[in-house]
Amino acid sequence: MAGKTFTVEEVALHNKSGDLWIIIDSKVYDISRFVNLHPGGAGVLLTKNIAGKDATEAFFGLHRHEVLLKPQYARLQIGTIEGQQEIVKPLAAGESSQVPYGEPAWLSPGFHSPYYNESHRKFQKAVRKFFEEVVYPDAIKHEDDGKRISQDVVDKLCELNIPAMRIGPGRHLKGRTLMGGVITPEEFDHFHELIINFEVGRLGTRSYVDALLAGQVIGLPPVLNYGSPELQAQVVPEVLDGKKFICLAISEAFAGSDVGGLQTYAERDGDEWVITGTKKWITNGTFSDYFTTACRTGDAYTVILVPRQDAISTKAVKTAYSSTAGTSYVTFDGARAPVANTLGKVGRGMQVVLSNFNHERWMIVCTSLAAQRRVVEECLKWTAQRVAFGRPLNAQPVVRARLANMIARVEAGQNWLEFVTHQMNNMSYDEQSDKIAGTIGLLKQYVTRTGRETAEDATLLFGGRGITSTGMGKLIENYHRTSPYDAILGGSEDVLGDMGVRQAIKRMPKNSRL
Ligand code: HEM
Repeated sequence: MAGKTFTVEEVALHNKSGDLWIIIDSKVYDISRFVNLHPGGAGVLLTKNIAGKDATEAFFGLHRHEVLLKPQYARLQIGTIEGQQEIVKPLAAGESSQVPYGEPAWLSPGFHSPYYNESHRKFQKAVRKFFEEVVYPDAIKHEDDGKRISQDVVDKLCELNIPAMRIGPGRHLKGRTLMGGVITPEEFDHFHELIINFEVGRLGTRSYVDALLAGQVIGLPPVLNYGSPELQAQVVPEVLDGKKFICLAISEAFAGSDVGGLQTYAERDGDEWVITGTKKWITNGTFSDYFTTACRTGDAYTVILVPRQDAISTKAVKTAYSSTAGTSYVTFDGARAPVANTLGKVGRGMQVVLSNFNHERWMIVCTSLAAQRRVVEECLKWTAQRVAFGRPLNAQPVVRARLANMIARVEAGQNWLEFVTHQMNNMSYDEQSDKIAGTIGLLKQYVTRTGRETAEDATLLFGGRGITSTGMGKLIENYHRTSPYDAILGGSEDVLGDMGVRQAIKRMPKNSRL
């Protein structure tokens, strides 16, 4: 039927209840029976400027294009208008957006970058395609129903070794086939990792961004960097292959960014640690099998890998985002772990905790910035297609001024992030800790603060739709509600900004004067 063609005049004859057609973007829809099921009501479809008419502008002012692609609505199409071509086309899986600033500049045709080469381009296409086809449907589903990431998605992620790549370059990639062989472990660098993080952030489902094994991204590195070879041989493969889940258990009701205030205690009992205390806001905790746990041991701190057992309970913490992230309150009630599960030296836990933070913060900057860019793209589209006071929203200087600020912020963040990523590619881990820990703190502060400004701007541009979790403004609503997470997780904004400045003060040359 969709192959049939009609004239505008023919469509115009079907303009009443029981016999109702409309045109949207050159396609003819028979909505005679749908009219009474229409979520926006029947009346709006029977008005004289819609019934039997070209309703393209009215439609795109009120719906996302994806509505027409849903099978239950796509089948309402009965043909096309003779001599007309469709204008609005969805991107094919893996394709980049053509909206200016909708993608980082390196993905825009004709732009150059010193940081990315052909292997990054190939890799990005493959990762985007996979995320759109496999991950996105799961993200939409579980952001809504609050259930954990589907095991079959975990299995597919692991088949491509995406969880392993999210830990960064290193020996854990040795012998693994990355993204079905699109690149080799030797080629893999922090820009490849950034690309994955960007696809994660672009999902626009903030809770699922964390459900997507964020606990592993921060909980496994201490095992890889500080665990004994035997412990690594046991734990790393089962985690990277999606058989077991791990989380990082540091923050407590007693201590968040102030890690020194922890009150979870570990005491020796022969060859075992006995752990007592509580942890709060532990991402993925509800479904984790291992807890990389910061404990107080005497006057110092020690990090211990504690396996799930009856003496551990995990309770979901209700926060502003959905429970798919598995945010939990964890109780250790005399839980036991072999002394061989100690990560790093006894009493040197602070070093383990701190060494983890740079990578975690950098990862949050990537996902946060990708979400922010997605919001900019949504706003550019929305303000072009939404007509108010007889003109598109973007005809108003006040709207353009908001867009200007949004674009400038995301571009500034992107350029700074790429510069930092380039340093990570060229510095040893110790050098990074020495030279760019403060910079990463400042960058995170900048990106999360500008993210909240952008959330505010976007909400004002979308109006009521910016506070509605379905339909046109769903991404804006999600971002506006959840952008504070980026400002808090991995060290809160103010603490990180302060750390960056303190490190700069420490490096001030003794002989510098005005
Ligand atoms: C094939 C044609 C159409 C389909 C399949 C359709 C479908 C939908 C759906 C699924 C919604 C729920 C919100 C969303 O998911 O975006 C909706 C809402 C709505 N629709 Fe339609 N619609 C169609 C045509 C139209 C047209 C031509 C108008 C023109 C007046 C219209 C006016 C509305 C209104 C006013 C709402 C409520 C929007 C809101 O709450 O923000 N619809 N429609």
